[in-house]
Amino acid sequence: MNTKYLDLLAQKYNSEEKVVTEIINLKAILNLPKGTEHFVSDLHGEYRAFQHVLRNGSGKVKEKITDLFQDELSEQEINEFATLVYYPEEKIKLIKNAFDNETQLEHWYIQMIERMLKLISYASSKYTRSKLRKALPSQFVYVIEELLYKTADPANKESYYSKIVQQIISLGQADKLMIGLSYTTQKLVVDHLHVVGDIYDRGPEPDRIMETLINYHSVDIQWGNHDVLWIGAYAGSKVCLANIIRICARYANLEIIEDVYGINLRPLLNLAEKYYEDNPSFRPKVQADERPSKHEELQITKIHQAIAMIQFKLESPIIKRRPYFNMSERLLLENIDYDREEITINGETYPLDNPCFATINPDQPDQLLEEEQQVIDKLLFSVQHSEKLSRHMNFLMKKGSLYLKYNGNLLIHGCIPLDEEGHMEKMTIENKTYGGRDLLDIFEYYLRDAFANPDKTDDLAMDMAWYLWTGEYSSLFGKRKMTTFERYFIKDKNTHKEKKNPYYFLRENEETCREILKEFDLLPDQGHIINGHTPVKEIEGENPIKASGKMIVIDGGFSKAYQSTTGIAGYTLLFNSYGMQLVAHKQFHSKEDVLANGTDVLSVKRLVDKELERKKVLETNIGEELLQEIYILNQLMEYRYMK
Ligand SMILES: O=P(O)(O)OC[C@H]1O[C@](O)(COP(=O)(O)O)[C@@H](O)[C@@H]1O
Ligand SMILES: [Mn+2]
Repeated sequence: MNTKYLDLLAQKYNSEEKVVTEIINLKAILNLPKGTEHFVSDLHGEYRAFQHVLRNGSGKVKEKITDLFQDELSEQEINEFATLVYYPEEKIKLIKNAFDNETQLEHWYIQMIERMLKLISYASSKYTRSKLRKALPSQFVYVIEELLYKTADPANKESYYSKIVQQIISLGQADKLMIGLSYTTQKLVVDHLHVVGDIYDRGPEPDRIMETLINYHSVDIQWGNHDVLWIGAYAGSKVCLANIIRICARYANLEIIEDVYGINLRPLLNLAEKYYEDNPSFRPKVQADERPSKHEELQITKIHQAIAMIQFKLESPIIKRRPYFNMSERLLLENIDYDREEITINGETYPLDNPCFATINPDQPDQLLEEEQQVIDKLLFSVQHSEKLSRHMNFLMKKGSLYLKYNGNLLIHGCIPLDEEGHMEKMTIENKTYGGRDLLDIFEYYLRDAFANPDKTDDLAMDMAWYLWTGEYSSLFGKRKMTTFERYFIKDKNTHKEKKNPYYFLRENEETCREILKEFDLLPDQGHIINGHTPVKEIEGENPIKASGKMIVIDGGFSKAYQSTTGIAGYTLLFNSYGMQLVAHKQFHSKEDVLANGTDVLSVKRLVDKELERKKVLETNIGEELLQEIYILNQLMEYRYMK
């Protein structure tokens, strides 16, 4: 091994004892049970529901509380305590208001702090002390360790506990300590979070989800098609940009663009006011209790049309300059008879419903008006100069990838494009043909290239970002075509169909899943594919666990707009040292509801896989890294200290 490198390392481990201690520490970690992985997907801006799932660790927090206290606490007390751990700030406030005097409150503090310490001690039993220390609230590390590890005889211990706690109370620090302990518990219960795509679009608060992820202790992201649309927009793709604004208008979420990310929509509004009227096909999709005012709704409807038409026009030159995208069928603006208000698709002619083509020149339908060009240019400038968006998109790039191999499993939002026979579908890009893993790797290469070159707005990398959103061989889209135009303008629902890639029926088949795992150099006996993207319709009896457990689909619809079709409010998956459990969540109403009634969202757990022997860190990705570190430290030991 390079001695320069070892010399450098010796600066950190500058004594024999330090090297030995670290080797022993790492070897000890290898033999601990693996930490709990938590998988979520298709969050679609539903920050509050996501927060709840995160805070209760998909039921794990409650499970640990029940394990510990079922003999001494009633169900209601367990619920109350669980709520305190999920939402400590709010719950403390509520409880404090309910007490008549200081003594009662003090008594409550002592009892709760002791319970929390027990819970932390239990939840951290599979971690090293050093890992627990890192999870503790920094200002209380000393005090908490003192409370956790004092093991004098029980009688003395009790008075010792209450003395320290009374001190904390009299110094006015009890609330802060309890809040810190609650967050520590949440951290300990879930070791690592995977977000299997689609943070953005449809729901109102994707930005707050991003902030949560940025502050989360350990997370990775597999990009979803909607996330890639946002990345593409920020990277300079005008057609991706038109799409994100269109979707925000469609779901009455333009605040995200304007207020959250600070992008000025005034030029777009002016254009919209000039050329568009009310149009039932473009009114925003909102829940009955969230309707905007009439005036606002009209504005959104106009913006929605203006940006949709810009989007359709912008698609055309890309389709023309990239014949291998095989999308000429999507040049729909050219198939319109503007006088008769009809469109011909695949030889079939349909009347156009609620047309709004005031900005279209029938001789050159994809030509942007000067004003439209200016609007989209200004929007792009604004998007690329939004400090917050820049932070969020950089984080998505840093923690994200198109797929991830983690602890033997393959995590992917959409699909692996397959043909009817189950072979990897091939796509030719610039005269080179790719399929399976190679195809995904080249997609990711282009997306990173697009992101690294935000000044180029119509090069191949940028066009590929859009292809990932809507192309037939995109591993994120997984459908033959996106019928956005038809959905707005044609009544006949047959034209709205988006045929899915054969992957979506072949994935029911164990052999197909095994082949896919092999394609990614994973062991088919041990691995699973973890998939998001397509809502699992529990209502119709669809099973999210497919192919004898090799395939797990966790899109149960966090998105409110999709809950009536799925019948639940999302799936999450837990993978700890004992195996994998799928959790189906019932609809989440509000935090206030949980706080007031102690009612948790009921969830149903299903066993996916049970480990025959408890899985250790040694058998995980992190274990592999630790083994390498141990190897290097042994080299250092020989080179420096064993001569
Ligand atoms: O329900 P909406 O908002 O009209 O969206 C429908 C569009 O969304 C898509 O399903 C893609 O979004 P998802 O990744 O959430 O499935 C398209 O295939 C489809 O055209
Ligand atoms: Mn998706």
